[in-house]
Amino acid sequence: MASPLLISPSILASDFSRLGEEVRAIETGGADWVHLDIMDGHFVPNITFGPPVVRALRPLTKAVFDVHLMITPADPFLAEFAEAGADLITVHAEAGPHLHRSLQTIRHLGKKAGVALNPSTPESAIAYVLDMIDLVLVMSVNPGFGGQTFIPESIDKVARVKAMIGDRPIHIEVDGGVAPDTAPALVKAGADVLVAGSSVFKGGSAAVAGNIRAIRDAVARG
Ligand SMILES: O=C(CO)[C@H](O)[C@H](O)COP(=O)(O)O
Repeated sequence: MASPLLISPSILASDFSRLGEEVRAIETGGADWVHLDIMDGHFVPNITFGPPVVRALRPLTKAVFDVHLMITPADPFLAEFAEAGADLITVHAEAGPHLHRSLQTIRHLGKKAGVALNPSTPESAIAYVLDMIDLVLVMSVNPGFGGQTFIPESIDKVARVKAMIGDRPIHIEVDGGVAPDTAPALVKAGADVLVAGSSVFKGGSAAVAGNIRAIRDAVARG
């Protein structure tokens, strides 16, 4: 799918004591989506926040809420995240137990559905759900923490996912270590949504707009 580059800053790297202001800074800084990392201390070795925080942030921006569930099981919480204001809900292929059912549920809730793939998960995991998803999230770090080192093999994985999805209107999103030095190769390989935490929030709210521009400029330069 040829589509404009979308930037989805991860608030995981923001100042949680000023979360509302950080979300506003994302929007005024030129981001397209807001990436909300939900971690349960079970599927991943970290805990973040749940539907109440999504609900509290929802009135602050019209930007797409890109909710990345790193939780298992996800199904008992899908309706609550939808009601809290998620526009797009991504579940992990590894989270189980029934990926197809989770995606059906998200679509029935009237939301866009995404599937995330851990670095060790082959792209074949999405072969039988391609017609029920709006987004594939290629993890370019092991999920759980911001600020990790980008896994370069993710670039070829993006290209393989791109070949798999063909003409289907499915976004390819990449998450983990995305910065001006890694973004161009990802976009060349087929990514059209970049999640970036540390590289967007380094320097605080005042630097967000410039940091987003630096990613876009790097991609434009190739
Ligand atoms: O999903 C995530 C971690 O599981 C984060 O979104 C991701 O790591 C972004 O952080 P950074 O850009 O700092 O790597």
